[in-house]
Amino acid sequence: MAGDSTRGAYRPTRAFVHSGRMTDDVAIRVRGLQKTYGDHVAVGGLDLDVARGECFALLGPNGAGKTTTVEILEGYRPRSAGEVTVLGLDPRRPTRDWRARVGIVLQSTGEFEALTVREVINHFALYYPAPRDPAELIEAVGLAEKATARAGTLSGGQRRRLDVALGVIGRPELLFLDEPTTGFDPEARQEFWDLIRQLSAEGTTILLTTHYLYEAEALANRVGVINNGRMIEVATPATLGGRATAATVVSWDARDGRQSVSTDTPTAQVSKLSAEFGGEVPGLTVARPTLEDIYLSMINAGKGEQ
Ligand SMILES: Nc1ncnc2c1ncn2[C@@H]1O[C@H](COP(=O)(O)OP(=O)(O)OP(=O)(O)O)[C@@H](O)[C@H]1O
Repeated sequence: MAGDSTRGAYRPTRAFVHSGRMTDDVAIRVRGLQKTYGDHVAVGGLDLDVARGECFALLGPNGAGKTTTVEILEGYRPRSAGEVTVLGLDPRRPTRDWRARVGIVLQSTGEFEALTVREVINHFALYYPAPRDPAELIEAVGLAEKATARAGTLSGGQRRRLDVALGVIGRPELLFLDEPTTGFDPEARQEFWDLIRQLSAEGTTILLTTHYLYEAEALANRVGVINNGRMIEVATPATLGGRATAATVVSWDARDGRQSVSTDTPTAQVSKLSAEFGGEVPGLTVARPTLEDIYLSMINAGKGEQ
């Protein structure tokens, strides 16, 4: 992160009226986005469309340009070229009303250490015209037992839950989540996913960046893979990189050791094996490539082209 972004210093401002909302079904539209730092091209002509109500995950290796892109969309980083529209407005010229409609979960706020969880949430609620109920929100993010604990005493995962609560307290139409579950234990992650699914079901548009492929699969309607500042592919998690039609690997324990075949007709293969073994096939597994397998092959193919 860091760089010329100023979003860490962001404070929501008071008194917004939800007037003049766009009614079109596009939440984010990006064409030919470019961002250069001196000679370095961080984002090199990126296109992106996110529909209203969609949960979209941006994937890509370290340094691919995800945070740069997201911060441009949030209005916290200037772009070098390209067209960007977010909730009907160019984020280069954000208005108060627009800011109130956009929720941001920062990688970590690290402020308000001396205030309790309840005090921080109550305080932030004052900035919005129709905030969520603070007590309900504390419950929803799993911080009920920590409501009276000072923010500075929270664990990493608990701190993240507080960050998420602050990002959604104003009932944003569009929520940016930058690596939201880093540091969460598995149970906290599941609870967080439930919260995100609930926000999604309520119609909140979500743009998520994550390095956890299973998180993208669990939450996103579509994923976009960025590499070297370019969008390589946008697809559903099930179809990315030809995943839906990729060969399936059937493996089993033969008399002379473990055997595997890669096949487009796994059912026929299993029937054949079943006939050969006269019923149960020992040690049978049937595996399609995971989203991570597909993602890694896309990124590695990109390395070969450089
Ligand atoms: N302020 C800056 N000055 C110079 N180069 C920068 C600056 N900010 C980012 N970069 C470079 O731009 C590229 C994209 O960085 P960015 O933070 O957008 O990547 P990312 O995909 O979010 O990576 P990560 O997964 O590690 O968070 C990197 O090569 C990074 O070093």
